[in-house]
Amino acid sequence: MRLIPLNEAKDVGLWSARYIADRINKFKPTAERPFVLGLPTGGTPLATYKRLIELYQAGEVSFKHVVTFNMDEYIGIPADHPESYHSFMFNNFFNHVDIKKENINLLNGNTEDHDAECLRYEEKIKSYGKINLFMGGVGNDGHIAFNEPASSLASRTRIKTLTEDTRIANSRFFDGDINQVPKYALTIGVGTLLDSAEILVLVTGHNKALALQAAVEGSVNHLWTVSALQLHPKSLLVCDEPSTQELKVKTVKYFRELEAENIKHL
Ligand SMILES: O=P(O)(O)OC[C@H]1O[C@](O)(CO)[C@@H](O)[C@@H]1O
Repeated sequence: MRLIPLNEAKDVGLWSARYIADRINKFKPTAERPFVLGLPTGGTPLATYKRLIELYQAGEVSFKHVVTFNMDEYIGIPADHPESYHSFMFNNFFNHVDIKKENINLLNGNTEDHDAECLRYEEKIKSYGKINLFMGGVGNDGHIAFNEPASSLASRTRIKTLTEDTRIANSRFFDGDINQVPKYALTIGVGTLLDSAEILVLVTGHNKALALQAAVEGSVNHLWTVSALQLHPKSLLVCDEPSTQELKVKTVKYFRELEAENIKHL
């Protein structure tokens, strides 16, 4: 695991966008060999999307041969609802870059058969071999995608019940009214995420401090599904200063020193 301790949330956006653009460019994707990128929604990745759009506008990256898979989608609100993850992705990212519509993959939370939809999604991911880079955020309770506490660390794409904590946190997008927040979602599993070649998780704000501590200093534990990153050969956590508040000074110092070494060897 690599931990990148930065100062502010905007630095997390800049760093992660640059990282993603560099990965895509290094891969040299083509129509026959696209770069497969996993994507999150939520408040945290907004700065990254904004910066990726700027990099695209500056001609520094193209999404023409990028295929995307989103992590999750609510059940019970239409795809064109302003707070669906479908709308979020088009409004905040897809409408502003050169990605092809047919290369965008989102879970459909409005089918008759959720199991069939989840299986379809898993099969579609498999059809590309693997996801090259999955970007994610983390919930206050340590959920990764919508894998709420006690999700199996071997789980695949499926329906999940959202916890009250998550619904309270997300009520800020629904006029502060928890009753408007869907109770269920479709989400990739922890196992689905761990199959990706690389995982990049953004962590910002003091309300994520316990989740970051569990991810970095805790044991691998299904109550903090983000801790499953410890099992992955190539995971990165990019965080701002407030989110590191629960980490030991020694831990942050260690990762800072490692990154200083990495820069020297670039
Ligand atoms: O970035 P936020 O809004 O705190 O959300 C935390 C996480 O929870 C989710 O909304 C659930 O997947 C993620 O999209 C996000 O990374």
